[in-house]
Amino acid sequence: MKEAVLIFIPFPIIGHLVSTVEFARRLIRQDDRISVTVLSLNPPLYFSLDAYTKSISALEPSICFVDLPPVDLPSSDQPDVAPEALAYYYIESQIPHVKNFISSFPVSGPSRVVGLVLDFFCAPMIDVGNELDLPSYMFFTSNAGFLGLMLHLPTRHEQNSAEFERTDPVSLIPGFVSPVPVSVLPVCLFNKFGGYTALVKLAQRFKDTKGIIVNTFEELELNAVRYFTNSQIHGQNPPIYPVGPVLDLNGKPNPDINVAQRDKVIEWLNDQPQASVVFLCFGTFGSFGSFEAPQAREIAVALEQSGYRFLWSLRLSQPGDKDPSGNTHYKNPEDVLPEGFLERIEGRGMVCGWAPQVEVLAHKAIGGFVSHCGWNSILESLWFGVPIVTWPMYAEQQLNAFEMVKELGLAVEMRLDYSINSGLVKAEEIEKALHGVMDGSSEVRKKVKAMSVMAKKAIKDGGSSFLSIARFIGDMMGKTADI
Ligand SMILES: O=c1ccn([C@@H]2O[C@H](COP(=O)(O)OP(=O)(O)O[C@H]3O[C@H](CO)[C@@H](O)[C@H](O)[C@H]3O)[C@@H](O)[C@H]2O)c(=O)[nH]1
Repeated sequence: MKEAVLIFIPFPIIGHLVSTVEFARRLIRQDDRISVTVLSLNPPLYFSLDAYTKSISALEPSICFVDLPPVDLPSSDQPDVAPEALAYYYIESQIPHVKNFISSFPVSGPSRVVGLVLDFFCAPMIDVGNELDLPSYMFFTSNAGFLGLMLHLPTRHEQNSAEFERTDPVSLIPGFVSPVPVSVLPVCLFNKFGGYTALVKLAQRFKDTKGIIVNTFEELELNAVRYFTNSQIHGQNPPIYPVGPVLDLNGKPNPDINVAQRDKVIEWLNDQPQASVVFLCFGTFGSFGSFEAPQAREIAVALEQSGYRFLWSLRLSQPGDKDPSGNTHYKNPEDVLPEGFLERIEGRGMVCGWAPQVEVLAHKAIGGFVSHCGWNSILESLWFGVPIVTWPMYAEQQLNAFEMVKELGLAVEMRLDYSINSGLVKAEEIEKALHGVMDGSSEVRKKVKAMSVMAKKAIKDGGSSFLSIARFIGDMMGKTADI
């Protein structure tokens, strides 16, 4: 019988759910005393999570998914309210349901709950753990650099409780070697309508956890990881466990994907020469990852002028094709693309909706990736040794882009602060970055290839992330006296 039950509470968007569940799978594989129950929060927006969780349940009987009752997302009369603030209220509204559910589990006996593993957006649920005398751990779906910012926020807030201003000087963020320009901080930190407050309130809870598990690996973010290890020794933060890259390399994050469309993409790639195709894809978060028509046109012009082969995920709506947030953006490519574009690029380029990103990045035809710099996308590209051009759009993506380009030299810069600068990115600027990433002999490409090898080593038996999971298990089991 499994002895230790961990209750995982992921934040219900695909970019958070997949790595959280994958971490649970890895944990179980590494220690068969552990089983996992995942509480699925059910905001009405993200219907495709259900299909994903069903596919995992079938694969992994040691993970049990439990649906909490669906609750509407909070609404606000304030038009500029930050999505982070809405997320915060939503999570708070779920606390009573979570408490009811967890209270029904045995806390003694041969198979009992030994702790909670919370997404960072679910930090308010630490209170549930405290009330039930259960330790809370955090699974941080982003990187150690962003974690540094989060851990720094409460200190900065004590000195200055106002939102950040665009005119503020550079920030010294723990874990970063370079000073961080204010323009690459998450947009919500400038938001006067709840965004800043929500992030600070979340960050203030991080130190109440018994440990923070981070989807990164030591070899990638060496400075940040060393910084946290040292500051943990001085009691400044809980233990940090870099356990990544935690990726779903086999599954399909969107099981609703139209299979015929997937086949079309892969068959087209099969016909392209090695490392000749640039892939453009901007994440899962509905309308946040889409462009207005004028920007889409600049991209089209750049792709056409560059002469490169390309695969462009433009969120087109095809029969049977669903975006995970339920949004479809352009009904028809002709609505936004320059006249005659699709005919002119035929054979050389492909425009698709949802792309099977992992399979695409794994394909030998791919030579570069223009990405919104969501952390899963960055890890996937590093895994497959594909260099990135940074086009960050929302959330912490500007900071990710800054870290990749300036701190680590692992990406080519297009923009580091697109959403702040929000002027059009002109075709010439895009074309220049495409040349930068497709250059087969660039320093960035060499470094990315080397990092790909290190990523694979990190998760193997005896690798840094494998050992970090073992350390987490040891610390966690040690805290459950009679197991
Ligand atoms: O057409 C698509 C688009 C995306 N994906 C997959 O969806 C995931 C996207 O994840 P990510 O790159 O992290 O982007 P988001 O979904 O935007 O992720 C959210 O969560 C991340 C982890 O916390 C943050 O870094 C981001 O800023 C936040 O927007 C990846 O696994 C992709 O392979 C596809 O398979 N096909």
